[in-house]
Amino acid sequence: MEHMSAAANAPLSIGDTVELDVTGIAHGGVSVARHEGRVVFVADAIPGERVRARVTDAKKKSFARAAVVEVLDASPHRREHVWAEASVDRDLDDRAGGAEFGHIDLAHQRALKGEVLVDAMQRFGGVELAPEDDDPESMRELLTELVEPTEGDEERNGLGYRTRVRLHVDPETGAVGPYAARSRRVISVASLPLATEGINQVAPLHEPMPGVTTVDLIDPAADDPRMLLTLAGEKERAGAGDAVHELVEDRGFLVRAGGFWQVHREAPAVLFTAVRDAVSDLVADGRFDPAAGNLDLYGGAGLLAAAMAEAVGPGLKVTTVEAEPGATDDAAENLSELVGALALTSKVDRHLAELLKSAAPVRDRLRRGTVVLDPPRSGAGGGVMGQLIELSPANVVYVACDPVALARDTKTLREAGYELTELRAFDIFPHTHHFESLAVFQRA
Ligand SMILES: C[S@@+](CC[C@H](N)C(=O)[O-])C[C@H]1O[C@@H](n2cnc3c(N)ncnc32)[C@H](O)[C@@H]1O
Repeated sequence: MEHMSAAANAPLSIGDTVELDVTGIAHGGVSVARHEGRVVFVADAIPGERVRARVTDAKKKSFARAAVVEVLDASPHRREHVWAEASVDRDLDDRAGGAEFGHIDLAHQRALKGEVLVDAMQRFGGVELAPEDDDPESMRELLTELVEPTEGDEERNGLGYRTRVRLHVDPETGAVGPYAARSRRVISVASLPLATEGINQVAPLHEPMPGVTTVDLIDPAADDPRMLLTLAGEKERAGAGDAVHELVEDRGFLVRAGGFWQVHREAPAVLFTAVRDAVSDLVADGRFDPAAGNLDLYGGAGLLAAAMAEAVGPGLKVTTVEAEPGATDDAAENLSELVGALALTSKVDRHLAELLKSAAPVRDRLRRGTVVLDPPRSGAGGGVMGQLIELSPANVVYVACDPVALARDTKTLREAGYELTELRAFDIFPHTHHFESLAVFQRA
């Protein structure tokens, strides 16, 4: 059904179509426009474009949400969407989710992610990354270099990288596919262009799966691709506890099939190398004490503790802390050659609370230590950051998948006397708005 355009000055309602000048990028993969003073977050647009968009959410007074239905004046960075089923050519309710930057050229995707990081750091972290001279050319240079591309992605146009994909099953028809971009409706798709070839080979995109709720597809580096099914009424995924083998360069890692592992085939190596290099710099500056109370918080299967060990050597003492017992077992196995490594199952806040009760010599060892932390998307949060500050380690190496959460925690650390000494960002999620950051903080 076609809807009337919104009348001048009338509040926006769901279904209205409006013409918008898109001016900037926001966190979360949407662009920003204004309609009669009200902010409108627009999906499937690119800053600089003029678009016709349909309002999808108008509950809030301060802003509305919309999605592009027609591009009136296209950005030079606009490309045909890498996934036909997510394109603006489709009705907006029928667009597949999970590739919200797939209509933008790769280099510009990175520039937009850089802008989101610079903005988050300025607004929430109190850190000015933009060049002081206000020169648009220097700003452009900063933005194109801030978020580093991943090896091999340029050649493949950022496709074929996902080694983990979750699909859903339509409870009525049994059809298998991703959720739509803006709802939990299952969309039928012909292929999964962001996923590896192995995943595309096993994905049951054309076979109905009645009685199943989710289909997790994984393609480990050193094992065959496989499928984990969750049956209706059950929580456990069949096969989730099976061990699979991953490779990071030539180092093997054992991971539960259903456990956490970075999704881009190169991401474990990118983050391993970045943390190893950051720790190597601390070692070179005489700021790293191998025998101190070093921690790898939210440690998963021990990837980043192994990176610390590669920088420091076999004398490293480190404790990985992880909530999932299966992942802790994997970490214990993956770190078994490191005599000074201990893998613990605990929530991070509970473990830090225990550490804060320790006797003075233990507290002193922790103060001399380095904390690597890699929290889930929600960030470490105020509670854990408060505990960390009380623990007061010499260095904090923060790996973050959410720039705003990182920026907020940066503010907390800086106010407690830590200096931000390094910030890098990595495009390990091409064609989506996600990216990973690494920030190093040193106690003054
Ligand atoms: C982003 S992953 C990082 C894993 C690991 N560092 C890696 O690079 O593979 C976050 C990990 O934190 C764990 N986790 C989430 N919340 C937690 C909490 N409150 N305490 C401890 N671990 C938690 C998850 O199970 C997951 O393994």
